[in-house]
Amino acid sequence: MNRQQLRQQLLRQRGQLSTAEREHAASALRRQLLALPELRQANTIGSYHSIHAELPTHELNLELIRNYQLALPVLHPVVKGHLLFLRQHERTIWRANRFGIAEPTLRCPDIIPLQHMQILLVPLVGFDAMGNRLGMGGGYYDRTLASWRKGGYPNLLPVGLAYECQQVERIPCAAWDVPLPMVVTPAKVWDFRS
Ligand SMILES: Nc1nc2c(c(=O)[nH]1)N(C=O)[C@@H](CNc1ccc(C(=O)N[C@@H](CCC(=O)O)C(=O)O)cc1)CN2
Ligand SMILES: Nc1ncnc2c1ncn2[C@@H]1O[C@H](COP(=O)(O)OP(=O)(O)OP(=O)(O)O)[C@@H](O)[C@H]1O
Repeated sequence: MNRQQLRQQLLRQRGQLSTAEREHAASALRRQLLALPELRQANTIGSYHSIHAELPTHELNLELIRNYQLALPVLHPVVKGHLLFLRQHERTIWRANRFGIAEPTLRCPDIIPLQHMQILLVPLVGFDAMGNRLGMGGGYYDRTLASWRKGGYPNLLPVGLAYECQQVERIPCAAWDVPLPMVVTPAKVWDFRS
C-alpha cells in the first residue's frame, strides 16, 4: 500500500469512531500526556486545534493554558508549506484558515520560535513502531521538524497524538519524513528515543 492509500484507509478508520469514543480517547490521552515527566520542566508548549475526526484537543488545550504558555500553528503567509507558532492570550483573535482550522491572526510580537518551546504536540494520520509519521500530506510538520532533526532545537520534544487505531506496522517513508521521538495514545506512551 502506498502512502496515499494508507492515508485514505487510516482516515476512513478514524472517521468511523463515534463521538463518545473520541471524547473517551481524548480524556484518557489527556491523563497520559499531563503525567509525562517532560511536562514538568516545560513552560512553553506548541499544540494545535483538532479538526474532523482527529483526537479532540480542545479540553487538553484548556488545561495546558492554565499552566503553560501555549502556542498554536498558523499557515505561513509568505513561505508556502511552513507553519508559524503564535502565543495564545486573552486578546487572541481567531480566524479559520483555508483548511477550516481556527488559527490566531498573525501579530509578529506573538510569534514563538521553536527554540523557545519544550514540547510540540503534532497531529498525525498514522504512525509505526519506529515513530515514523504519516500526516495529512501537506508536509507542514516535516518542514517544521526538519531543523529539529538536524539538532537545531535540542530542548524541544515533538510528541505525536493519536488514537490506538492509527498505529500501523510500517509507514512507507520518504527522505523528508521526520520520525517522532514520542507518540502518546490513550493507552500508551511510545518513547522511541531509547
Ligand atoms: N489539526 C490540525 N492542524 C494542522 C494540521 C493537521 O494535520 N491537523 N496540519 C498538518 O500538516 C497543517 C494543515 N494541514 C492540512 C492538510 C490538509 C487538510 C485537509 O483537510 N485536506 C483535504 C482532505 C484530505 C483528505 O481527506 O484526504 C481537504 O482540504 O479537504 C487539512 C490540514 C497545519 N495544521
Ligand atoms: N523538509 C521539506 N522540505 C521541502 N519539502 C518538503 C519537506 N518535507 C516535506 N516536503 C514536501 O511536502 C509534501 C508532503 O509531504 P508528506 O506527504 O510527507 O506530508 P505529511 O507528513 O503527510 O503532512 P503534514 O506534515 O503536513 O501532516 C511532499 O511532496 C514533500 O515534497
